[in-house]
Amino acid sequence: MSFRIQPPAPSRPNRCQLFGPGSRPQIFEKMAASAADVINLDLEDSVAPDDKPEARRNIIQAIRDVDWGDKYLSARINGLDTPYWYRDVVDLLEQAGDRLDQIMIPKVGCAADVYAVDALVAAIEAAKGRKKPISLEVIIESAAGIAHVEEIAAASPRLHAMSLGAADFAASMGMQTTGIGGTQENYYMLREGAQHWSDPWHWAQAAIVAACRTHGVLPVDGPFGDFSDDEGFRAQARRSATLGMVGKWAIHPKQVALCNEVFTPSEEQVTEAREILAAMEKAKAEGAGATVYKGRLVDIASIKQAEVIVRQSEMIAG
Ligand SMILES: CC(=O)SCCNC(=O)CCNC(=O)[C@H](O)C(C)(C)COP(=O)(O)OP(=O)(O)OC[C@H]1O[C@@H](n2cnc3c(N)ncnc32)[C@H](O)[C@@H]1OP(=O)(O)O
Ligand SMILES: O=CC(=O)O
Ligand SMILES: [Mg+2]
Repeated sequence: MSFRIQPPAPSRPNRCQLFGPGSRPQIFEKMAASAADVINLDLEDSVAPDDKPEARRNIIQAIRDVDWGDKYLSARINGLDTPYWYRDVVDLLEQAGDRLDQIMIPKVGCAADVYAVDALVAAIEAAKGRKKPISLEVIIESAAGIAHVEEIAAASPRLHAMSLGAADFAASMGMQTTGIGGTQENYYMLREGAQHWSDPWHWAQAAIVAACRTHGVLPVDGPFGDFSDDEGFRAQARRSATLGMVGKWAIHPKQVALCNEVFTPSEEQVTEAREILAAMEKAKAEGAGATVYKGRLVDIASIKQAEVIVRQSEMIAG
C-alpha cells in the first residue's frame, strides 16, 4: 500500500440514476415514485434549446414541490461551452431550496471546468446562507475528459461521482457508431472464421474507475440507449460492476430494476464473501496468512475483496 491511503468514496447507494427531461414535468412524480437511488433532472441534451428556460422553471418547482423521499436529487446543467450553464447554476441554487443535493456537469474536459462551477456554487451558497453543501457529479464524455480524467477526479472535494457518457464520448472520439453503450457490431476479433466481440468502452471505464478510486469518487456507467434490450443492458451493467463501477443510468423506467438487480450483490456473492472472511479468521487464529476455500487460494488480499462485497450489501440494506 502506498503511504497515501486510498480515500473511501461517499457511502450512499448509487445503483441507478434515473434521468428525465426537465421539459417533461408530467414524469417527475413517476421518477420520484421509482426505485432509483438517484434522480437526474435534465437541463442538457434531452431538452431542446428553445425549452431551456421553461425546463429550468419546471425543475426548480419540482425540486420544491414533489416529495422525493430519500432519493439523492441531482440536476444536470448545460455544458460550460453554452450560454445556459451559469443561469442553470444561479437559478437552481438561489431558487430551488435545500432539497437539491447535487449538480451534474456534462462534458467536463479539464479540472478547471470543475473549478469554475465549484467557485460559482461556493459563492451562491455563502451569499444565500445555504446550509447543505451541494455535491458535484461530472460526466466524462469527450476525448479531453478521458485524457484528463485523473486531474478531474481530484478537482474538488465536492466531487461525489463521475459517469461515462457513451453517446457524446463516441462522437468526440470519432467512433464509427450511433449505438449508445453495449456491443458494437464492428468491434470484434476474428479467429478461425468466428467473430468474438470485444468491449470498446472497457478502457474508458477502467480509466474512470482508477481515477475515481484514487480520489474517493463514485464511478458510474452512463446510458444504454436500446431500452428494449434487457439482456444487452444486463451484460453491459455486469461488465461495469465487475470493473468496479457502483451503478448505471436508466434512461427509461424499465431499466431501473435492471440496475438495482446488477449493482446489488446477490445473496450467493454475499454468502461467499462472508465465508471467505470466516475462513481467513480461522486461518489467522492458526497463525496462517493464507488458506484454501473451495479449492482455491484465499489470503489477506481476499479479505479486502470480500469486504468490498459485504460493505456494498450492508450499505444498500441501510
Ligand atoms: C445521452 C444522454 O444524455 S441520456 C440522458 C438524457 N436523456 C433523457 O433524460 C431521456 C430520458 N427518457 C425519456 O425521455 C423517455 O423515457 C423516452 C423518450 C426515452 C421514452 O419516453 P416514452 O415514449 O414516453 O416511453 P414509454 O411510452 O415507454 O413510457 C412508459 C411509461 O413510463 C413513463 N416514463 C417515460 N420516461 C420516463 C422517465 N425517464 N422516468 C419516469 N417515467 C418515465 C411514461 O410517462 C409512461 O408512463 P405511463 O405508463 O404512466 O403512461
Ligand atoms: O450524456 C450522456 C452521453 O452518453 O452522452
Ligand atoms: Mg452526453
